[in-house]
Amino acid sequence: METKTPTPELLRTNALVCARAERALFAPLGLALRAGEAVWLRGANGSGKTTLLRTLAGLGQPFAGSFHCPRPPRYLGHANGLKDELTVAENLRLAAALQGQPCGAAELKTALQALGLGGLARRPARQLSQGQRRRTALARLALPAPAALWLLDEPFDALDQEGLATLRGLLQDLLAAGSALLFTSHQELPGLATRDVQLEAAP
Ligand SMILES: Nc1ncnc2c1ncn2[C@@H]1O[C@H](COP(=O)(O)OP(=O)(O)OP(=O)(O)O)[C@@H](O)[C@H]1O
Repeated sequence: METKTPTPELLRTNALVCARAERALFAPLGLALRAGEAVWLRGANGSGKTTLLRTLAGLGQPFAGSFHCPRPPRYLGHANGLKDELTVAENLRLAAALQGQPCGAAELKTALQALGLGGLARRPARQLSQGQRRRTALARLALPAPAALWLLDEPFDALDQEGLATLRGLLQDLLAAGSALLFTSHQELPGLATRDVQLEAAP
């Protein structure tokens, strides 16, 4: 009889609570995410979605409870995290190096082209429009890297219809290759199958 290998779990939270200024932001959260899954993290404004993603990325400590990621997650924050003095290509090389996955010229070209940035490779980030900055940040999704949990804060912001279609393709490729996504968004991305998880107010 054929035995199916279980899909690896990339995140498990156990009664996890995050806080700001010693105030619990949401009720204890139990969440498990497996490879190939996309979870849309929902909650009212100020409910702690960004704080949760940052905590899972290692940029803050849980207030209560715990979580486990068997592989280091990757975080793409709302603020893009670009270095203004570096060019688009340099920003991507830096991101790849920080992910422990230096990329060669061919991989860099692929990532740039995937986001329509081929003509902007040598432009300093400070000279980019908001949409171009977002696409440069999102090009990290197209860099070579092992499958992992991606933590994405408002990834669909500042993108036109073409950008959204490109991003949908990239995300679908990542899921097919065994990554998982936990993202916040104010809008749905049609064509991306997601499971919703709601942050409930702290008791
Ligand atoms: N640096 C900070 N210091 C203190 N409090 C903060 C800080 N950043 C955010 N907060 C507060 O923490 C709470 C949660 O903020 P967070 O950004 O995590 O929520 P969110 O669900 O992502 O909100 P939104 O949907 O509006 O982006 C809010 O009440 C916010 O005012």
